[in-house]
Amino acid sequence: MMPDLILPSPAKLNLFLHIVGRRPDGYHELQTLFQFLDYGDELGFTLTPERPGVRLAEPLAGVPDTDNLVIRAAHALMGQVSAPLTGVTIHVRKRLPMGGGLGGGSSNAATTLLGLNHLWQLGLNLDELADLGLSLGADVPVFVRGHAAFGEGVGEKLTEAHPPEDWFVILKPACNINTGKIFSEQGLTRNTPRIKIAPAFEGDASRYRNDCEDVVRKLYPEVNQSLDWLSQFGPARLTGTGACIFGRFPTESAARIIWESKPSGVTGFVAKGVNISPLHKKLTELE
Ligand SMILES: C[C@](O)(CO)[C@H](O)COP(=O)(O)OP(=O)(O)OC[C@H]1O[C@@H](n2ccc(N)nc2=O)[C@H](O)[C@@H]1O
Ligand SMILES: Nc1ncnc2c1ncn2[C@@H]1O[C@H](COP(=O)(O)OP(=O)(O)OP(=O)(O)O)[C@@H](O)[C@H]1O
Repeated sequence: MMPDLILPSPAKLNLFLHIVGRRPDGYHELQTLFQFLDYGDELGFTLTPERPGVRLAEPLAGVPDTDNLVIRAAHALMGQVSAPLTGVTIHVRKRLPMGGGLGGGSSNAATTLLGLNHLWQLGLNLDELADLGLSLGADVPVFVRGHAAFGEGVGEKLTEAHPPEDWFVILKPACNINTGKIFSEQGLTRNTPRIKIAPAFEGDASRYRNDCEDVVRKLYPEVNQSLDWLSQFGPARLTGTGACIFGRFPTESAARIIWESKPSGVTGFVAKGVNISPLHKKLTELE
């Protein structure tokens, strides 16, 4: 059966990621530049008037349904309204590697918040949805707002940014990295000086870096090798706490040539960086 609504759930890149301090609760204060990719997961929403509640069409391998950010986002939204809501089955077409630093789970949560707000005609605004999203994860608000942004705090204080919409080769080295483990590493740089941004920040990411990269290179030889390989062709960097890395190219054909020559055993994809989220483009078309 055709879903009532199909929405993209794009990936993000951290074009740079600085750790500028640590909060009393142990969370790290960041300065980061988020940009979306025109590549990601897809969520299908099917209304089930005969069956109340929200459920997944099929479970995500290794993630109990109650922990799935799609279900957690739906429940967070349902907690905002007292009126009875039509039941929904949500189908997640997963393309993004989990725990890869591409924000797949956070993006799924944001797509669920915006998708159900639309389907149920709840009328919550982006500020309200971003606040709800922050309770699910630090990366959710940028996906809810849908514009490339300079992020501060844990990534929730957002200022719109306009980095160049380059092409990227994204590689997923064959290892999984736990975000919590990287943030608890002793050798992590935690005192990068804060940068000040001008109002129309474009984000010349090449001037900045990912502070997790040195630690991740030391702990994960697969990431180290992939970064060394990709750096031969242009600037290459880690996104989030990894494991994915990206190389930036001015054209699609330049990116594809490098992609075709990647070492065996490394997976990934080619995608364009976009400053307006594909989710928001689709929702605007529906209005
Ligand atoms: C690294 C980024 O992907 C950059 O966009 C995000 O900041 C990650 O944010 P997130 O997905 O909310 O991170 P989680 O997977 O919930 O974090 C796992 C653990 O990493 C540590 N953590 C995470 C984010 C942060 N700013 N400081 C931290 O110290 C915390 O111990 C946390 O319990
Ligand atoms: N719908 C979902 N999609 C992916 N992961 C999910 C989902 N729901 C819960 N999770 C859990 O969240 C964890 C992190 O997944 P995610 O894909 O967001 O990581 P990430 O790309 O490293 O994100 P970030 O850059 O925010 O750290 C997964 O390992 C998984 O256990």
